[in-house]
Amino acid sequence: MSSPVIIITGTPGTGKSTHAQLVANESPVPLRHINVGDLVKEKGLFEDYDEEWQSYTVDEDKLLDELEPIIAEGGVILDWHTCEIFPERWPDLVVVLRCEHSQLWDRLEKRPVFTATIHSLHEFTHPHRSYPLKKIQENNEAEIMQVVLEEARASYPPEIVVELKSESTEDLEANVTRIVDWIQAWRKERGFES
Ligand SMILES: Nc1ncnc2c1ncn2[C@@H]1O[C@H](COP(=O)(O)OP(=O)(O)O)[C@@H](O)[C@H]1O
Repeated sequence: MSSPVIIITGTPGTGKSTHAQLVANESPVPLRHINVGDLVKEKGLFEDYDEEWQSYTVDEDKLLDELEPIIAEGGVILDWHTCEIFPERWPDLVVVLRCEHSQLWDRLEKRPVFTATIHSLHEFTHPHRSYPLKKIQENNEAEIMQVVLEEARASYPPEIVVELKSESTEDLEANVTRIVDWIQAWRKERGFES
């Protein structure tokens, strides 16, 4: 494998997709950005859709089967709000983004609900309702309790798990530079770059 597998994780709203896109753009080698939530929806890798929570119950076996051959090729950024289902051998780096909780609350309040598919009459008649309040609360609590960070630490070796603050544009730029530098160093160590 000439390119690494990177997981970018964190509570929804911490900036995973923004980071993943920028890293993919600035990476010295092509990296495929996979927004796992979108993949689950596109490929129907779920058992169920909970309308009240506006969330999918992911079929983990199907998801892992779908991802396995992609991961085997390397050069992937997995972008998802959870990471523990991915086998320990998959990632070379696990980035956990963190954001102060009141700022996270503001970001989630502004978040529109993206509905690629209309799942119910209610969704059809209320297409612009915002992100559900209880989901904002749940995510906010999860960020305070650092659930995703604990999960990453419990699932992968400590030396590959990196916690990064994502509260400002300066943080974003510094994080992207750091990850791109890490990719270069990873390739150099393996003789892919001089
Ligand atoms: N470091 C940051 N500083 C300021 N705003 C940010 C930062 N990271 C993300 N955002 C903003 O927060 C919102 C959520 O970001 P997004 O990348 O969609 O998060 P996630 O993929 O984790 O749900 C977006 O409006 C994005 O522009």
